[in-house]
Amino acid sequence: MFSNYELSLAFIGGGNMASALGAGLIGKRCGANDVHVIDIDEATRERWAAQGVGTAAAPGPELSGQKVWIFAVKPQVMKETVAACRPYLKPDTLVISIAAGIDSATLARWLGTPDAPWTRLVRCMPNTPSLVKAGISGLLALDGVLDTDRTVAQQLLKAVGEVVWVDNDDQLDAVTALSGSGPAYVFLFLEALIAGGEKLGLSAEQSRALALATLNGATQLAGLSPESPATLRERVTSKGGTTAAALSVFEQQGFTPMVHDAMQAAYNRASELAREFSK
Ligand SMILES: NC(=O)C1=CN([C@@H]2O[C@H](COP(=O)(O)OP(=O)(O)OC[C@H]3O[C@@H](n4cnc5c(N)ncnc54)[C@H](O)[C@@H]3O)[C@@H](O)[C@H]2O)C=CC1
Ligand SMILES: O=C(O)[C@@H]1CCC=N1
Repeated sequence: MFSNYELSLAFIGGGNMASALGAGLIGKRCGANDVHVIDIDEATRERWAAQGVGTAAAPGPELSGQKVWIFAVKPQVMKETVAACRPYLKPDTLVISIAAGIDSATLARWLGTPDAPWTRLVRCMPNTPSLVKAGISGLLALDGVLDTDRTVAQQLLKAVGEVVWVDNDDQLDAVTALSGSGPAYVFLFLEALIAGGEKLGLSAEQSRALALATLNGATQLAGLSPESPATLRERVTSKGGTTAAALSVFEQQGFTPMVHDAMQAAYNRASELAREFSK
C-alpha cells in the first residue's frame, strides 16, 4: 500500500500539528505534490509552498482529488471549516480529524446528514514529536468504519511514530491529556531542569546538554528495561543520598497529585471544547 505514493492528502489547517505530520509523511507516504494545504494564513501557505506543496486559502474543487483529508484547525473553527469543505467530499474520501475534544458522532453528523452520518471517519490525537518521527497517536474509529480506512489511517500515523487504538471518545480525551498535551509537560520539566542547573552554577550550554541527555537516557532506559519506572527510580536513590533529598521535596510539594490534577484539567478542557464547539 502507498507504493509509488498512492496516497494523496489534504491538510485543512496547515499550522503546527499539520506541519509536524507533513514533515514526517512527505517523502515517506506521499510526495510534496500529492499534498494540498488549505489555510487562511498567507505566511503558512508560503511555508508549505516552499516545500512544493499546493496550497489554497479556501476549499475548492481540488479537495475532491485528495483521498485523505486531515482536519487540523482549532476546535473553535471546526464546525464552519467542515461545512466549507463538505461540498467537495467524495464517497471514498477518508476524513481524519485531529481536533481536540470534538467527538466522532458530532463530526460524522457535520460531514454527513443527521439521517446519514459520514462513516469514513477516524479521529486521531497525534503529538508534535511526529515532526521527528517520534510521535505517538491515539486513533478512534466508530463502529461501521471500513477496515481499509482503519488500515490507511494507521499506516499514515505509523509513518510518524507509534499508534494506539482506543474504544471511545472519552479515551481519546484521555490520550489528549497524556500524550497529546504531554510534550508540553516534558518541555516544561526540561526548562525547569536547565534553569535549575544554571542556578547551581552550570553554564546554559552545560545545563542544556545535561538536562536533555538525562531525559533522553532515562526514557530510553525505561523503554528498554523490563523493570518498572518505580524500580528504576529506586536504583538511583541511595539511602540518605542526594536523590532521596530531592525526591522528598517532590513528595512534600505534591508532585504526583499535581501531575494528575494537570492531566485532569486537560481532560476536562477537551469535554468543554466539545460542549462549546459541537453544537
Ligand atoms: N499542537 C499540538 O501539539 C496538537 C494539536 N492538535 C490539534 O490540532 C489542531 C491544530 O492545532 P495547531 O496545529 O496546534 O494549531 P495552529 O494554530 O498552529 O494551526 C491551525 C491552522 O489553522 C488555520 N486556520 C484557521 N482557520 C482556518 C480555516 N477556516 N480554514 C483553513 N485553515 C484555517 C490557521 O491559520 C492555522 O495555520 C487543533 O484542533 C488541536 O486540538 C492535536 C494534537 C496535538
Ligand atoms: O493544546 C491543545 O488543545 C492541543 C491538543 C493537544 C495538544 N495541543
